[in-house]
Amino acid sequence: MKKRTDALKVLVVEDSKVTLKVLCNFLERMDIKQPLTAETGAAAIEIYRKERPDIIMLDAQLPDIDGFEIARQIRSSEKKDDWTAIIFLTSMTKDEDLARGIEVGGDDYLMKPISEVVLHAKVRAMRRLIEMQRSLVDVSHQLNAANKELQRLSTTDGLTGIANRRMFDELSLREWRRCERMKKPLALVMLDIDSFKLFNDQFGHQAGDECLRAVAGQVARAAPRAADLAARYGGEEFVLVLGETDADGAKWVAENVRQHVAELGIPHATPSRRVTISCGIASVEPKSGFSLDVLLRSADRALYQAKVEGRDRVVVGDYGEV
Ligand SMILES: Nc1nc2c(ncn2[C@@H]2O[C@H](COP(=O)(O)OP(=O)(O)OP(=O)(O)O)[C@@H](O)[C@H]2O)c(=O)[nH]1
Repeated sequence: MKKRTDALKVLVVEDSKVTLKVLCNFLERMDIKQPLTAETGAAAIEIYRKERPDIIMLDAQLPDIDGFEIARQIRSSEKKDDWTAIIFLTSMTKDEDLARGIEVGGDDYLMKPISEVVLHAKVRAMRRLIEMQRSLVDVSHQLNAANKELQRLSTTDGLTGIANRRMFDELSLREWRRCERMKKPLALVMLDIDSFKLFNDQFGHQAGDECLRAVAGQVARAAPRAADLAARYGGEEFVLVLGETDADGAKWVAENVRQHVAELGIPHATPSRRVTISCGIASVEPKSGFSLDVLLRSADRALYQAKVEGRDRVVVGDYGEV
């Protein structure tokens, strides 16, 4: 994209040296310093590529390539958000010729012999259009950036910075379908901080938030592959989506997270004297008649089992209706 600048860069393409000189004088009198000039179509295209002028005043009839073809080439080489105003210089009087200039990409035309007053008026009009176009491009860039940020905020958990439930809902379904196509198993690991209510009661909500962040960091570390996902499922509960992973693989991952969380050594009034997690696992090869919802409930049931069995452990459950 071109930089915003008050000084317009103008290229004048005209094979008559006299007309070229007159036009440059007209432009300099309206404070357009040293306009770029070209006397042939080939030179015009080369200067356009190098200098990307704001306005091109283009003679419709040149000795090598005609002005209409140059305009066509310029329009087809313009990148997104890029626009050069093209004003044809013409002595053609037929309406069809004038219309053709606009059709191939011209924005306006000046009739020869060129009047200084009309040229100044048209350049001023083009300046207004150029400024409008640039501010539209600016606004569209700002909108794009704001949209990206909104997208990030709507899919990220504000406290821990990892994916939120919404992202989990979307990506787990996508991964379920991908594994179905690949005929590979998909594993879910539900993870829950043990006796977290007690932790909050003892150390306060702020310390509870810190603890959630630290545990989230360990959960996120366990999902390094592009298809893996670590998300905060809600409250003090997290979930790992592990594509192309069977129950044994998921158990290995969950045991690792459990160990890493324990190694954080966050003090807690539990039998182990530190913060621990419980994990429930379920894995299945997605196929017709099976559902992600049932897989999720199976992992949740295994998590419940881990709590019942005494917490700080990993339980692998069977896929099936609860
Ligand atoms: N600090 C903090 N606490 C939260 C947040 N979300 C949920 N909690 C707390 O997490 C606790 C969850 O408690 P319970 O569901 O009773 O479970 P628990 O005490 O962890 O017991 P078990 O899961 O059976 O080991 C509640 O006290 C919630 O207030 C949060 O964002 N920040």
